[in-house]
Amino acid sequence: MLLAIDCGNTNTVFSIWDGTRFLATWRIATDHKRTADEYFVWLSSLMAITRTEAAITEAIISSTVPRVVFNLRVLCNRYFDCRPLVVGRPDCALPVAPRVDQGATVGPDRLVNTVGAFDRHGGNLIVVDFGTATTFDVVDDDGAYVGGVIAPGVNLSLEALHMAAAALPHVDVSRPQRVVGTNTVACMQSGIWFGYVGLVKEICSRIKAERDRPMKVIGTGGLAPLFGTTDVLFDSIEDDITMHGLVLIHRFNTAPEDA
Ligand SMILES: Nc1ncnc2c1ncn2[C@@H]1O[C@H](COP(=O)(O)OP(=O)(O)O)[C@@H](O)[C@H]1O
Ligand SMILES: CC(C)(COP(=O)(O)O)[C@@H](O)C(=O)NCCC(=O)O
Ligand SMILES: [K+]
Repeated sequence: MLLAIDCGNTNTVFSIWDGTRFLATWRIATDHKRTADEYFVWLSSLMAITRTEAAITEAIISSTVPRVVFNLRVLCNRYFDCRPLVVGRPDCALPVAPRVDQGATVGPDRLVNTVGAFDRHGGNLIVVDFGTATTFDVVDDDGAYVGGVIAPGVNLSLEALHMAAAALPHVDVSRPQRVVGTNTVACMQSGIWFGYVGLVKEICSRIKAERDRPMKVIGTGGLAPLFGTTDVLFDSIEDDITMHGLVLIHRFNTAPEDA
């Protein structure tokens, strides 16, 4: 069975793929100090609690935080007796090479999203991933990643307001009833919510105009459902695009004739 690991700047997601479906998905805060032994204790207790019977024999890692990769590799070597594929490393091939200035500097999560979304929807896509940062990944008609946009993440923006201004509290993201807030929290929520809705709409419309073709917009990442259900921003919302891409990249590297 395959262990697929998607490490973002905030959270690291582990999924177990049995060849046809995901048996389980678990999330832990990203912390570069976490050791391989700590990961294993956490993983094995979740497996026991949920009675997930999985003999892991293979692994693939995508990490936007280079420092965590060492301990994740040790986890795979020591406890699952396997050498993980690491997206972005030269020995991990992609179905279609990115066409950008420096392919090696693209966040591996963005390359994986491209592969996952192209498999489901074909070409000419914008994948909007609401993570620590909000990223827009542009997928060409042949499935190549051809660039995109990086904007500050929703929670990061809220946190920045709180950190920089003495009178602004910590608030959670939520959709306000009105644009005009009548108290501090409502004003902040309005700025973030409607600011973000505008940001997503404007960036997608400019990408479509620049590329002069119709494009589908796919929303993914922690906050996509929150935004996508109340405001029409996406043609589709899929929270498993990254995991799907990881499974495809693993298959492409181990059984290319099936990929
Ligand atoms: N349903 C939700 N409501 C509010 N915040 C959320 C929700 N889901 C995820 N988040 C937050 O969104 C941010 C991005 O999460 P995540 O997609 O895990 O980021 P990354 O991939 O960069 O680690 C985090 O701050 C996380 O706590
Ligand atoms: C833009 C990102 C920080 C997003 O990471 P995330 O929000 O998933 O933690 C990550 O994809 C990254 O570090 N990218 C490197 C620069 C680039 O993609 O061009
Ligand atoms: K992201």
